Amino acid sequence: MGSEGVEQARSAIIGARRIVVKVGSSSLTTPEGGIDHDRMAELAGVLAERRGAGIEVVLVSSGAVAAGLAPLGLARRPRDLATQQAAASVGQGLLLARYTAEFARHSLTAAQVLLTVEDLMRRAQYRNAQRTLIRLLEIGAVPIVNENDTVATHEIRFGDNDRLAALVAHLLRADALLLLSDVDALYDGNPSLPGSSRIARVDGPDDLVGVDVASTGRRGVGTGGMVTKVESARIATEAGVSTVLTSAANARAALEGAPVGTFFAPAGHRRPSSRQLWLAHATAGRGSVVLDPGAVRAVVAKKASLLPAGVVKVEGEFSAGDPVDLRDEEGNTVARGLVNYDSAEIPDLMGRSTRWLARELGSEYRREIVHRDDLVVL
Ligand SMILES: Nc1ncnc2c1ncn2[C@@H]1O[C@H](COP(=O)(O)OP(=O)(O)O)[C@@H](O)[C@H]1O
Ligand SMILES: N[C@@H](CCC(=O)OP(=O)(O)O)C(=O)O
Repeated sequence: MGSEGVEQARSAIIGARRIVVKVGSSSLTTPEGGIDHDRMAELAGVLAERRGAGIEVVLVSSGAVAAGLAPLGLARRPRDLATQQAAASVGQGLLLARYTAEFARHSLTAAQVLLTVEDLMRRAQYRNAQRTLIRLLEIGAVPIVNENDTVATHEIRFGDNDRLAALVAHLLRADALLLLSDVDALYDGNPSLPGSSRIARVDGPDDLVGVDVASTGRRGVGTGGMVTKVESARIATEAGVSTVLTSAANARAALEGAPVGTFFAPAGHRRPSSRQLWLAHATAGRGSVVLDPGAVRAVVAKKASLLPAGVVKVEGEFSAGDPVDLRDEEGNTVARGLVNYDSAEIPDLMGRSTRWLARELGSEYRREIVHRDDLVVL
């Protein structure tokens, strides 16, 4: 990293007023597979220092499954979801009890926040989670977030906490996201192989071309490996959040702005609205509408609203207000948006001009299929 890059990384982290710190299972567990209490104590100490300096801190902590293994007599992370969930429900209580005690040493109150994908997909629940987290920060508590593993299902589950951390950072409009793992940085290849070198700074997707992120963690306790961390950094930086990826051992140095780990620079453009980020990353289309090539061009290139005239087909069942995918005729999803009509209504409107619809069906049919404020190009 050039000196200018180092400075930017430092100032982004040092100047952060609200920061989300994510710690993965791999750095919270001992080589024997149990929870690493020393590591938790150290982390609570580092975060308490930040809090003492007036910085709002949210911790996203994995480790529930790992903490539940020993009490259940399990030697390693179970493969089946039901046993993972059982281990998580045993472990989450233990994990929080430990954090509560560690933060109490620094006169801080820990607060448990368990979220599911569904909570972030539904706009009302998303807003509630946002309100609660902000209130917790206002009253001086340290929110400790994890996925609500016991109710998450195969189909809708984060699985790893990396993406959850990025969404929490965006939901809170945090200034910085710190991803802590058992590896000190992103490497250009598997870090356990000779010849791989540290990537100090990532300014955009071009810097990741040819980087091998596919190998999984050494000890098999984490889940996402680097793939989900890079994805998390992408979501966060697109939301304007400076991101640092490093090891838990480097947490203090990273928060003090030392040039450790990998710095992911925030995207320079205007911060997307919370609604646009939610549409792009937290939700999935309930169904889809297929667009003719002209409508694809209008939506993608001109960020225009989708009008009935450009729709050729409706797929799936949805209600007005649901998120839907906008596809081209080849089946590619080009955008996602909140639809203004039920799926059953659209076939009668397709291919018609707004003027014709208003004249024949009434002025309420003047509305777009998806308004451009409710639309995000993917
Ligand atoms: N290009 C890479 N750079 C750094 N680490 C990598 C890379 N590819 C794979 N990894 C692996 O990813 C692991 C971290 O992911 P994971 O075990 O899921 O951690 P966590 O539990 O912290 O989320 C590291 O231990 C490392 O071996
Ligand atoms: N919610 C799970 C997190 C699963 C997991 O291993 O995540 P990570 O370590 O972030 O890859 C737990 O607490 O065990």
